[in-house]
Parts: sequence; C-alpha cells; structure tokens
Amino acid sequence: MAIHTPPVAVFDLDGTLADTAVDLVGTLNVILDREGLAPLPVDDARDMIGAGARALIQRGFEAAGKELAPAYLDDLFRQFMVHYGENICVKTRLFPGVRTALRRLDAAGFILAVCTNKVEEHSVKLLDALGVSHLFAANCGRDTFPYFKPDPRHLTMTVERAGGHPGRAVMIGDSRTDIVTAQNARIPCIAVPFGYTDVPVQELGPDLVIEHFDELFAAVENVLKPMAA
Ligand SMILES: O=C(O)COP(=O)(O)O
Ligand SMILES: [Mg+2]
Repeated sequence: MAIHTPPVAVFDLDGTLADTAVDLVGTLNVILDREGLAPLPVDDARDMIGAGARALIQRGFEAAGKELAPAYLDDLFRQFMVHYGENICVKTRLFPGVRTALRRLDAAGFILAVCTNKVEEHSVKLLDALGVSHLFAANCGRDTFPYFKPDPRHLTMTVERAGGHPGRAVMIGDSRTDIVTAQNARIPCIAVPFGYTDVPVQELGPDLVIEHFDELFAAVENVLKPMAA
C-alpha cells in the first residue's frame, strides 16, 4: 500500500529534545522540602524522569523513604504542576544540535511532532519558551488522548493528528518507554543515549542509536528506507 502523506518524525521531549532534569528535580525538591524531606541530587533523580510528573513524585518519595497515600499524591501533584509551570524553563535547554536538526527535517519535507508524558499544556509552554514550538504540527502530552506512552496509541494518534500515517513515521526517544511504545506501534525508533534511563538505551533494542543530533537526518533516512521499498 503506497502512503502519500509526508513522513513524520515524532520526538519525545524530556531527555530527548531538552535537558529538563534540573528544573523538574528543582520542583520535586521544593515539594520534598515542604514535606520536611531532604532534596535529591539532580544526578540521583534524573533517571526518575520519563513517566510523567506523578511518577516522578512517587519515585522521589520512594527514594526519600516516605510512603504516599494516593489522595495525598493527588494534592502534591497539583502543587507540583503549579510550581513547575511557573519554573519550566529556568535551566532547561535544548540538547546540542536540536534546532538545526529540526530545521533540516522540516526543510526536507518531514512533518514534526512531539509525543511526551508531560501534560500538553506544559509541553507547549516549554517548546514556546525554547523557541521551537512553531516547528511542530502536533504536540501531544499525557492528557491529550485517553492513552499515554507506553500505550502505542499515544504515538499513532500523534502521527495522525500531525497529518501523517503510522506506516511512514519514526520515533526519537531516550527511554525504555519510548522504545517499547514505538515497537508496539510498529514504528522504527532512534534512541539518544544522553537522556534519562537507568539502563543504557543500546540494551533496549532501538533500531539505531545516535550520539549527537547532527547524526539524526541520516539515521531517519536509514530507518525509513526499508518502508519506502
Ligand atoms: O516524565 C515526564 O515529565 C515526561 O517525559 P517524556 O517527555 O520523556 O515523555
Ligand atoms: Mg524522555
């Protein structure tokens, strides 16, 4: 079956496009401090990122050795969302080469999209602050659809919302969640090794690993080639 829509490159956000760890852990530490708990060093907490803010709080409290009742977690989550929303781009930066790589894909006719476990409002706000939101045809967060990563429908619905077809798309991510999501959606996955993961991404079975965004364009062409054949 020939697919006539342009190819779609779908990006994870935290740990892939942007190094968000300092601001995310900064907010986590504000919440821990309000509970009388010691802050976590960013290096210890960065691999807790990737499954959304609720999971980050849960993992942070686990690391601090404190139990959290579900109703209380809801309350802390609301506090987290307010504080993080107001401090979303204090230290957060795009990884080297991201802007150039996005422009190159855009110029070559790719549709670009974001599929993140951040809530959509925060994803839009952050990409605005980083000056790249205009490059994305769709920006889909954890709350955009009734499904979120690792559910493959978060990814396939992102591709469709961007105006593309899941049969001609590629996912770029930093974690097991992204790789499993892409595999279950039958979409090839390119992994970056500089994001947030407790297991080296090479061991998680991505189709390709790139060390720098300068390598992205060639990698995307590589994984899409078998589909065009
Ligand atoms: O954990 C988060 O807040 C979101 O993570 P993601 O952008 O890597 O999906
Ligand atoms: Mg990520």
